Amino acid sequence: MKLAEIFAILGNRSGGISDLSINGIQSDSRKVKPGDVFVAVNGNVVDGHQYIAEAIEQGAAAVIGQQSLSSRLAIPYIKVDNSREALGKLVSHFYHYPSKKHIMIGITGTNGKTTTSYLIKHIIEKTGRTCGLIGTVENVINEQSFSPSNTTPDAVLLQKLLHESRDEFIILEISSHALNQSRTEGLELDFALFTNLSHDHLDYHHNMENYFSEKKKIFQLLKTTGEAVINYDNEWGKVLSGELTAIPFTLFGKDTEFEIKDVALKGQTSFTIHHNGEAFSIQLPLQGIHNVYNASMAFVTAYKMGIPPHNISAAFRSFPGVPGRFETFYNDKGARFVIDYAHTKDAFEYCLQTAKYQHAKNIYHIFGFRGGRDHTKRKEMVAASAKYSDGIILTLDDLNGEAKEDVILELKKHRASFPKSQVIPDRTIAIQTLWEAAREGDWVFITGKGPEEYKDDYQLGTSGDLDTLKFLKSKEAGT
Ligand SMILES: CC(=O)N[C@H]1[C@@H](OP(=O)(O)OP(=O)(O)OC[C@H]2O[C@@H](n3ccc(=O)[nH]c3=O)[C@H](O)[C@@H]2O)O[C@H](CO)[C@@H](O)[C@@H]1O[C@H](C)C(=O)N[C@@H](C)C(=O)N[C@H](CCC(=O)O)C(=O)O
Ligand SMILES: Nc1ncnc2c1ncn2[C@@H]1O[C@H](COP(=O)(O)OP(=O)(O)OP(=O)(O)O)[C@@H](O)[C@H]1O
Repeated sequence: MKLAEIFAILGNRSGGISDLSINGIQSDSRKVKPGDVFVAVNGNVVDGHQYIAEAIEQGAAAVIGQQSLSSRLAIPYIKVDNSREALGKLVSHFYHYPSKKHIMIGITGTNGKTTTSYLIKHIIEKTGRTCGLIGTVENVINEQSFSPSNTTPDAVLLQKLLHESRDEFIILEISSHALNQSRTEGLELDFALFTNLSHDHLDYHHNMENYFSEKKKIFQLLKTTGEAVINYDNEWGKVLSGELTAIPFTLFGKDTEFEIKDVALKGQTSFTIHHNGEAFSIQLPLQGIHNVYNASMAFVTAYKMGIPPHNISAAFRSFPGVPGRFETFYNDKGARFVIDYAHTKDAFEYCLQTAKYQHAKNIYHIFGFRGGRDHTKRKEMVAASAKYSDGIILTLDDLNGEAKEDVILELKKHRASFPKSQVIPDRTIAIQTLWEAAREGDWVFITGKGPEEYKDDYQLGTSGDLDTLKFLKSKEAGT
């Protein structure tokens, strides 16, 4: 790529050495290689403009930023209004707009993105076609899986993955942070899915209206032929359906063209979707009403793609589940241990209710609070758990910079509001305690992480293992 193309894309007429060749685009000075353009971004932690000198030392051919510099650089400097937007535009151009070559499904919402993504991927693959996945648990490109560092990667990695992918479809989880930080700039979607919105991430967005506004940006990414699918049973989904005027969308839920009926949650989950006078019956190897919504979203999206309903229903039956989402283990007395990624009030309610529907004898719940994140949701998480649980053990979660002693103190304060609770900071000991105590008919929920490892080793200190899933697998196997 020539520098002239960058000038053109950014609408900049600086001219000069515009026939200079560009090898790549980076927003992290540490990754700059000779001939790259370095895009300086005003970050949440540091200001990327501080690293311009380092980028030049590494061989940057040009720099893009949004600040006026006090001294002239030895290489071209292009000033833009918004570096993050410029970054996405340039990288997607650099990789020849890779989202155009795939059928792109973007999914946003507070909960259910990962589960719905796996469901859609499974349905598509059952038709014999290929589907990449970019999300919280893993990125899967050309059937190769690797660990992500964010739910939605930054623009540089995102466009690179899309470029490298030979998958016909790509399903991409899109977080509100990504939309706010223009990580999705330059991306084009065929389907934009909205699962739900509930209290989360207010440390970042401050209030629900801002959070909703960011989520809505997903619809600006739709191709001209693109369409949206919205969960109308969620209050924010209803608001959304009243606001979207310029794009085609399909609703599912009560009083819509895809109605969910006959929901049975005891034993095998089943329900029917009524559409155009037909009823499609679905058996789902997943538990909980939340998964009825996730499966309905997957059904409607697959239907809109033209996949025949009987193929969709058949695909559900062979769905293997999602790592760390309602994953179940049993102790030697027959008590059920469920590992789940729930970390919001809503998710707690959906999970714990499921045990009630299944006539759990006792429901026990082990959880903590993710440090450095939304504190305002903590009280309602405890209240939601207390509503359904016969016993709660509050433990530490990732500290993310919070002082361990402060968190323990806070856990003890919450403990006081629910007499049947205790604080055991070490998560291994908490799990171990219930592994020994729980009897047949009891359900024990361990929430906060799925296969994602805990960051601080004291949480699973006695096992030295940061992965709750592995820990439970070894307990179940008796090793
Ligand atoms: C608060 C937040 O969202 N931060 C994200 C953001 O970082 P940032 O742009 O603010 O970066 P920064 O660290 O301030 O640095 C600014 C710039 O300086 C550059 N830099 C920095 C150091 C250096 O030596 N040289 C250099 O050039 C950086 O590369 C960056 O371009 O952009 C980065 C790249 O996209 C993200 O990795 C990073 O995610 C952090 C790690 C994070 O924890 N984010 C969470 C809150 C998040 O995004 N979560 C959502 C999922 C939420 C959910 O639904 O559950 C997600 O999508 O992952
Ligand atoms: N449709 C839903 N509505 C409410 N809660 C849900 C829904 N689907 C899943 N959950 C709960 O939320 C947890 C996270 O689900 P999932 O990983 O599918 O969502 P996510 O949107 O990808 O989450 P995150 O953004 O935090 O990565 C699940 O483990 C479950 O407890």
